[in-house]
Amino acid sequence: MNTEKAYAAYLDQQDKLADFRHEFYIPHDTIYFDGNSLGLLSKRAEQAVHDIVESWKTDAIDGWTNDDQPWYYLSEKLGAMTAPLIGAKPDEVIVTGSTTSNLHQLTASFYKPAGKKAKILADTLNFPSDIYALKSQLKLNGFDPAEYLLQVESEDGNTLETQNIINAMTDDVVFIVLPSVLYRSGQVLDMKTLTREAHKRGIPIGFDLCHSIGAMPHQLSEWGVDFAFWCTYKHLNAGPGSVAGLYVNRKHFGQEPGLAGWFSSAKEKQFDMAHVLTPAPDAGTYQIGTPHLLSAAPLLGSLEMFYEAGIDNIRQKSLELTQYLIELLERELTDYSFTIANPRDTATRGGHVNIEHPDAARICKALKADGVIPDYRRPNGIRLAPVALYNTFTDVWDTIQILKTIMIEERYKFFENERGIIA
Ligand SMILES: Cc1ncc(COP(=O)(O)O)c(C=O)c1O
Ligand SMILES: Nc1ccccc1C(=O)C[C@H](N)C(=O)O
Repeated sequence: MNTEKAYAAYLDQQDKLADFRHEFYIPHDTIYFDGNSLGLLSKRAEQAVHDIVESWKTDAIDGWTNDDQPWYYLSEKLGAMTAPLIGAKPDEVIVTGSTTSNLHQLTASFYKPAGKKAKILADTLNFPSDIYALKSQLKLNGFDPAEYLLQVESEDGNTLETQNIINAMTDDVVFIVLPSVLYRSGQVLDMKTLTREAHKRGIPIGFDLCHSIGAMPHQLSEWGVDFAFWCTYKHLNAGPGSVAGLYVNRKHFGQEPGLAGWFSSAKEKQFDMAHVLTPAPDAGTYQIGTPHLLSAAPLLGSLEMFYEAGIDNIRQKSLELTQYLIELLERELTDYSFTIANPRDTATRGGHVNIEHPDAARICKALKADGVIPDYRRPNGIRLAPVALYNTFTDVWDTIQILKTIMIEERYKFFENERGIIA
């Protein structure tokens, strides 16, 4: 491979998505590789926040029904704008809640224990919040999580084998929740096969798309996935605590949500103020209360960019960036005990690279001190997410050189090898 800096510049010149970078605020003098934790602010997202504040200022209560962007329908509109990113129909998606509250809602709606046939299948590598939510749902139903939550083990500590997950779909399992992409290793699970196998056994299955939405395409409706949920503050760049999303396959329409509230209502019935709920006929029924409009608004700006860029183009550039990062790392840093812990092949490699090193925590601190923003994940992972909409091939090249200098000069030894409060 060509390891010259000029080659990185050449790749940037060829990049069809290069112009989008200019729409983002890049924290100055840094190479931002943490978009898989918090995506950057774009000018369009910022404008969308200004617009809704303006609408509150000038329209007040009439903002709910004003002509250009009625708040009353914003969650549905944003859901429809999100749908192409996950291969769903517009009415199968709603922007609402948080990742974890949406998982609670979907579990309350689709986990249907029948006597002792009541187990939930998850995995040992998922993000803790999902596991906490599943355990609390089991407890609410009177089941001991120690017995009723099955968690598929990883053979190598980083990835999951499709066949092991399928083998765990036993007779007593009635509900399955898995991540689309593992938050640490970035492995993409085979959602299509897992859904087919779950359905052969009559088990509903859903995915946490936090680390895949906005980084790669999905075909949820075509695969028949029952439900999914995600955050919007990572690859979707909608800001810290921005409103999350969920998907429910049309075949489940017409049911009441497990956790109801007045925003679960059919829109035209909601203000009848009846004490009997008329559920919305679509994914909108999984909403509970008044939408958090100020934290949903940024999506209006940021989703537009995904539409313009095209999710297939985003995935292609993302794969090129991660491939370039892996190859440079292997060429330039062979002597420094790094292991690449994410899958290599393009079918199972997500949007970030995870490199392991015994000094990972302090190498991350040294990278930050030198203007590269990664994050550290226990026990020994350095996550680097080169994001298609705002990172460049030159960012990747520079990062490898900075990392090489840190290792040669042992600059990481100035820091404690312990995580900070967040990363
Ligand atoms: C896979 C996954 N699920 C859930 C969460 C968190 O959920 P919430 O957005 O509710 O904080 C994260 C990250 O914060 C995550 O990476
Ligand atoms: N929500 C957050 C709030 C504060 C700090 C980080 C997060 C993250 O999202 C972490 C991310 N889910 C991760 O994959 O590590």
